[in-house]
Amino acid sequence: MTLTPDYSQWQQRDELDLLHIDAPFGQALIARQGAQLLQYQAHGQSPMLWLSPLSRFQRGKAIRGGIPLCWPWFGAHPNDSSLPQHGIARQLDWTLQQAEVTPQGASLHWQLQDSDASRALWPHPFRLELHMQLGTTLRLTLTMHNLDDRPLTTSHALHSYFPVPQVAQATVDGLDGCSFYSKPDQQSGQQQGPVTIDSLLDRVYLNAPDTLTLHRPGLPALQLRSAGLHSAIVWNPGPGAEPHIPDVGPHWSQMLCVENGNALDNSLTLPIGGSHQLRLEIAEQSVAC
Ligand SMILES: O=P(O)(O)OC[C@H]1O[C@@H](O)[C@H](O)[C@@H](O)[C@@H]1O
Repeated sequence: MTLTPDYSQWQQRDELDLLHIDAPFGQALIARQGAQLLQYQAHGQSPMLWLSPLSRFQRGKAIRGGIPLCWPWFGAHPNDSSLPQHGIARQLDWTLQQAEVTPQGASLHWQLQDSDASRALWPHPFRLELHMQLGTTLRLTLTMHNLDDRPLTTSHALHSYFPVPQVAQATVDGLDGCSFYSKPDQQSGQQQGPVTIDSLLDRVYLNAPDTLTLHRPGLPALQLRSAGLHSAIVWNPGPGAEPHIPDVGPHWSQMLCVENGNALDNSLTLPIGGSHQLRLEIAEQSVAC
């Protein structure tokens, strides 16, 4: 494993281990818990991800920002509400298997395998491999393996938080015509034109295209290109976040989640011994993916 001390170092923040990368190509902050990329800024670009200034760094508790990985279920567990929202992968420690950080970029291979901690919540053998490539663009590749002796049905998402100067002025392009399920009013609908956000918005779009664009006046647009991910989730908690989501609080208008996943009817079933690979690449629009 090549972790050049010149460019990277582990730090402790409250209860969690964070890997801080500071190299000529850019800066990043990654939590071992969840293999969660928390911050990323390529040289000469603006910060790509939003990390809440009110986020807590507690063992077993989700960190509010960056790109948490929701797996093996997205949202509430389908039939046991005592299980953690968005699955178990974001609250467990991953292993950094291999890492290379050079002046031009970083390549980090993380792995999560079932353990006593995972089986206490979800009694199934599995392996997840997450490859992070940091450079001018950001690329995440996740491979999930079903090691169980029965098929595994999973919903999941790369739950990206993006900074926006004013969420009311942000728009998401690419979902025109897609059908969606709106969680707050439990209604289905069909998107007309770009997605705009004027209050609480929490929608799962089905059969979403591979390319989405987040426009945010005052900051460069971001292009999200994905493979193997067929749902898009757009979430902003609106002003009601203040009492209910204390680690977002008054900052709700400065962030927007545009998540790529496989949820609801896009959930997928891995056969015994089966695998699925998915990829997400995020770039400022002036930079080719
Ligand atoms: O607070 P959490 O568990 O990180 O979830 C945040 C949000 O995540 C979104 O993906 C969901 O669609 C929302 O319903 C949810 O509120």
